[in-house]
Amino acid sequence: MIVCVNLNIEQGDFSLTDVNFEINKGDYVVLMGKTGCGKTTVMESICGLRQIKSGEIWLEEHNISADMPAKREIGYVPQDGVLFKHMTVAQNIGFALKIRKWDKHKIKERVNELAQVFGIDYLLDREAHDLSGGEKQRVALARALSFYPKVICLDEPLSALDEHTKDDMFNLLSSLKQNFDVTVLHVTHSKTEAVKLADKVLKFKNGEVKELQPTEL
Ligand SMILES: Nc1ncnc2c1ncn2[C@@H]1O[C@H](COP(=O)(O)OP(=O)(O)OP(=O)(O)O)[C@@H](O)[C@H]1O
Repeated sequence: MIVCVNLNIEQGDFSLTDVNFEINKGDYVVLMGKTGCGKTTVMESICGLRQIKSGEIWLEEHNISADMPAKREIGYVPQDGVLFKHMTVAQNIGFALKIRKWDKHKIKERVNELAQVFGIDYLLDREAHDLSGGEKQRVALARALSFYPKVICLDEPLSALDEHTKDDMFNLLSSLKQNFDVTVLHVTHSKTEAVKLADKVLKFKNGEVKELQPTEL
């Protein structure tokens, strides 16, 4: 479970005041709202990539508000699935495990397991810079899930994909709940994505965050 309590965030002229919401463990939650309303800001604050001015972020029984990103057990897929370009796909997927000082053999095992699940075994030795958009997203997803995070955050994961690739990724995202014991936060502008994937929607409007059912959109 993730609980945000009275979050106050300020960056330049933009601010969010007293944001409160709860996300149940294992839920697929979609964050929506007009461009510039603060979806990425809140997601990155949960990941520990942006500072909050005040308030608390809880992950299960831990107050993670002041923890470093790597300590939060949250995987992150940035917009356009940004990868480490000059690393191979295998090195990208294993990156978080290397910095967590996993044994080499265990890293290889986990990388191979994820590559199978995401259908990217044939890419493992390729450098990441010339992958297609769909391949990049699969690698970024595998990388974010490598260390068994409790939560993964996806920033507009489907926005740069063509229709065909988007359908593949839809299937992959909707299978996350079955294949991984993970809570998902997904930022999007697409109502279709929300209706197809979300258990709950967090709608950002005028500095407030409202909880909606996808059927209420
Ligand atoms: N480092 C920063 N310094 C100052 N302002 C910032 C900074 N980062 C973001 N902002 C501003 O904060 C506001 C919220 O940005 P954010 O990226 O969270 O919006 P968003 O809802 O994710 O938008 P989009 O849907 O376009 O991705 C925007 O007005 C943005 O310009």
